[in-house]
Amino acid sequence: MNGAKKRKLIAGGASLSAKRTKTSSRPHKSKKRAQRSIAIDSLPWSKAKLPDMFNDAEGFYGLEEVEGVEVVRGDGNIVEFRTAVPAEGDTDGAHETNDAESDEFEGFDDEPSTSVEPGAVRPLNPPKDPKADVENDNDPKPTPKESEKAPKKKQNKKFNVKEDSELETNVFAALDAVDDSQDDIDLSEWVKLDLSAGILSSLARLKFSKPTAIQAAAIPHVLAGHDVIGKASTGSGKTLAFGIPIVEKWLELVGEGSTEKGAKTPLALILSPTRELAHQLTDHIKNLCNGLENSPYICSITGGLSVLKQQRQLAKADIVIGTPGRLWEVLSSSAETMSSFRGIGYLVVDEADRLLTEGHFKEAEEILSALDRVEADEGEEDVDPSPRQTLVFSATFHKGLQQKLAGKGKFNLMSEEDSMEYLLKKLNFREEKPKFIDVNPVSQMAEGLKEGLVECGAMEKDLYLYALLLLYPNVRTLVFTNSISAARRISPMLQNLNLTSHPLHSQMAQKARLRSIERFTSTPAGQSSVLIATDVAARGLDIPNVDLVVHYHVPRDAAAYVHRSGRTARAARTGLSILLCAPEEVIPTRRLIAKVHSERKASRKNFFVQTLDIDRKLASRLKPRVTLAKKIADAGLAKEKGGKEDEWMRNAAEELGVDYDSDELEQAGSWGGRGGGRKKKQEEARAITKSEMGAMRAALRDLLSRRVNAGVSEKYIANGLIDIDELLRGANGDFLGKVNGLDISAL
Ligand SMILES: Nc1ncnc2c1ncn2[C@@H]1O[C@H](COP(=O)(O)OP(=O)(O)OP(=O)(O)O)[C@@H](O)[C@H]1O
Repeated sequence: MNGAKKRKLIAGGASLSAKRTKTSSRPHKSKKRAQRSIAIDSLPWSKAKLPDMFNDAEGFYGLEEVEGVEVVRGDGNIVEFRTAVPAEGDTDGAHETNDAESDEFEGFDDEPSTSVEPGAVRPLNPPKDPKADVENDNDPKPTPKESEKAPKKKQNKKFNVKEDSELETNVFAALDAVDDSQDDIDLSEWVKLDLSAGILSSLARLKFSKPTAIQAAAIPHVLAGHDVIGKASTGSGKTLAFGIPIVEKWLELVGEGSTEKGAKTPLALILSPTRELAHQLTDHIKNLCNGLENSPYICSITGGLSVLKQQRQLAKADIVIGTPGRLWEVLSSSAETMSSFRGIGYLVVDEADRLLTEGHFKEAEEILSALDRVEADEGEEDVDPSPRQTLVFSATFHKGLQQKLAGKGKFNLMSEEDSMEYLLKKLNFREEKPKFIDVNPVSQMAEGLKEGLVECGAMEKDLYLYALLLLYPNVRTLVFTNSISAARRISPMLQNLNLTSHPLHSQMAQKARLRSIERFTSTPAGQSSVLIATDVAARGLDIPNVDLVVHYHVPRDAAAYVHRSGRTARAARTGLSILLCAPEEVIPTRRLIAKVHSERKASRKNFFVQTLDIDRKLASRLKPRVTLAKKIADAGLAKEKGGKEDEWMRNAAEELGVDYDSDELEQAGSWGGRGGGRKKKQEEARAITKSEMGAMRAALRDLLSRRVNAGVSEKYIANGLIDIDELLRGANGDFLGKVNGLDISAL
């Protein structure tokens, strides 16, 4: 290396800066003739000029640089400085160094040194003004601990991976897999947040060069000990807005010796409304911790996996992430575990509006009550057992909730029975006014999202879904249904049409759910992949490169629309969200979407979702294949389910705590037959014989192998895997319908 070797705000890795030390000037053995090993104090150091932003940063005073020096790790990982340049006071050439003494050398560090001392102690309690942290930067810095001074071994810890089941850990971990090549990344925006070197290093490894708006706004308040309510649009990085400060706190406590890894009382409890989100949060935070020299034990406690194993994990967990149902089951089974949870430092409620309202109310309430239960000795006054910080995050909050959370509204004691108010009270914020942070007050929708609506008959949704998937080929599409049975049925139907498709709903075994996501995401870029999901996938799921979201059933409310649509256009990307609407659904749906956009600027007040006009002639030509594919799928399912359908539907609805499977929806969208009767259709489907099924399959194969004349071009649709781009080019782009402004190629 011949250029200046300045200490930079780079992290993580391997190579980094030559740091001047006062203690080590022992000679190293020379290995090259042209370049000699040279003791660090003998190098021709000169004072480095600092960028303005570091002018008042203590850690950088006295920074020096040197040129013409190569820094290498020799045999036995010993660090040597090699140079051909004559050293200061060097009369007889290079100093000889002694390998045995080289461990005194302090100049090589995997951690970046930051201008803002990361070790500035932040007490767990009580809260303090974040500004105070800035002022404290002028305080004398504590001397680094010996362990921090020592040269760090490069670690590539696969944190906890072996302790969870294969799928549980691998699905989302794979999504977050990072490129470990350590390019220099300017972390100055992160440094302003007063983060430790280890966390900065992790962020560099993840290639997150700067905090998102919610991270920049929330992290200082959380670090300062405040209760925080954070609202930011979907895909805007809310997980790390609470994940980073929690891990920081853990590192700080461990560094101080105030706690140890796997201490009896976990530091944080994070509640998630769905299993998938819980696993994703777990992997996201684990990923942040990967590569830290010392990292917390993080575990997810969700239904569908072994309770016994989870109990064992809980006993040593530092950060617990779970769904309320299973968490309550595991917590309430042991008085000791329950009691240890009363001392948690953080309670995080992710996707708060869903978690506090739908389905999870009972268990969430039990958990919150149990966390706050006071076990006073006889004759003693109850004391407040809750010094914990409460962090509440979501992309959507009901208006009333928002006001209450922000402290603007009044709690109406008369309506305490109301679940939301009651739970808010239960959250037991430790501050009268938690910090309310809304980084997108004008829009809940991601910036890069385009929205559209396809009007079609209630009985034609399968057909128009297929047409849409042909229109937008070679992308990842997430299709939302309101019913489990529709998700179960549509997925095989699309497979029958030669489209790669996977179901996801709460009635599937947990491993099958994770496998569906894994298969959906492992499809190589540029190939079609479709996930047909109920709203279990609507919240929080961070699946990369979902380009298209289709609402097969219109969402039940504005929040569902925001969260479903938020599965695309994440982390500053673009994406499309398209609703399939029966004629009678168009007006209410337009109203619902207008409501979502109503908080936009006055000029955008009358937001009108654009209609995609899909060519009816083409749709009618696709109809025979869709009808057959649907019949085959229905027959297969009817046989498989037998008489158990009602039972599993009831169980599923109970688990979700919502009435997703209303007859109305069933009639409108899946088993078909307004008034025709779902049961009758099922019986018919069940009655189809094996040979009839074989004949239908053969007929469908035949149809798929035939070209469908689009009527406007020499080009034809041949099967489910046609190149629609090619087709559109041949037909001047409009025979499938007008897609003004919603062209996937514009994404
Ligand atoms: N500072 C950052 N820079 C770049 N990418 C980031 C940053 N922080 C998080 N991300 C990435 O952004 C994506 C979305 O993050 P996350 O899942 O936390 O969003 P969210 O706001 O919780 O979304 P939702 O409301 O849908 O739950 C993730 O893939 C995450 O890895």
